[in-house]
Amino acid sequence: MNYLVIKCGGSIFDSLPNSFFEDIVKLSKSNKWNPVIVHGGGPLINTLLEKFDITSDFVDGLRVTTPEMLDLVEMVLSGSVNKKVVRQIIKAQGNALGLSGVDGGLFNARLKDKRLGLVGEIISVNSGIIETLCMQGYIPVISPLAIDTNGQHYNINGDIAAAAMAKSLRAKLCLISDIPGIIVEKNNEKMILNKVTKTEVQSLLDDGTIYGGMIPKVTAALDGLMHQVSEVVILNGNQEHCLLDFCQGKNIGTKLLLDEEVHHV
Ligand SMILES: Nc1ncnc2c1ncn2[C@@H]1O[C@H](COP(=O)(O)OP(=O)(O)O)[C@@H](O)[C@H]1O
Ligand SMILES: CC(=O)N[C@@H](CCC(=O)OP(=O)(O)O)C(=O)O
Repeated sequence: MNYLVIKCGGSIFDSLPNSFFEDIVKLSKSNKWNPVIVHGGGPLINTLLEKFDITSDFVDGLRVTTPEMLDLVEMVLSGSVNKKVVRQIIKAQGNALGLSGVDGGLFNARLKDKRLGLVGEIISVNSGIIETLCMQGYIPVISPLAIDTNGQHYNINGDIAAAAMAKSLRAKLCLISDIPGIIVEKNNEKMILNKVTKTEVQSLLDDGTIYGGMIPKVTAALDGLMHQVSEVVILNGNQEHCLLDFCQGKNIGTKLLLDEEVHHV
């Protein structure tokens, strides 16, 4: 059995076709794959914060999180979004079980950087819980919160949480977003990179081609590849059957590679 960690970005969540969730259920019933979902919810957090007249800043794609914000972040991610994903899977005849990275100490974290407020850095993943759930036929649906041994909770970017889970399960990782992959401009034309290496990513970060929410995506993806994640791809969730295509080895989206892997593909 292979673990497949699927990160569903908040950017795409409301427009995902029903077939997306049906395909996740198909994979879980295939006896070949154990899908594990980690979701985001950035746009919905923004909407709730606006209702409370709270503005938030982002540093390299990470939300600077005050204690008052963290409660709202948790409400959105572990409440609304998590249960919405669980409902979609159940509607597609799957056995979904929602939990937060806080539950069972799933994501153990410490403060990442004081300047980011209550943003966590994951230091360990209690993935035995997830293995048990998968063995019992559940599709785990995880919201990206974390906790430390003092009971302090933290906000975690969804891509970073998904990569940490993929590392712990030695899984493949699909980052599902609202773009068909990494977009670059060549001769005044936009094109999607079919594959991209660590060195190429660094220069795209340096020249600003990769910005905002794409920054944690690529950095988490590369970190995963350096720590037992066998494959990472960025896919557009609106592309019908993107997950099945990926699992069948089709060349879609943007595949991230370590520099030394280039000669093998
Ligand atoms: N080079 C790039 N190619 C594609 N998207 C990029 C790039 N650089 C930045 N982005 C932005 O990253 C966004 C995806 O990140 P994010 O909004 O956090 O999505 P999600 O909620 O799916 O995690 C895209 O919608 C796009 O605006
Ligand atoms: C620390 C941090 O930035 N946390 C994110 C968590 C949600 C998230 O990552 O949502 P997307 O995957 O939709 O971007 C936030 O507060 O927006």
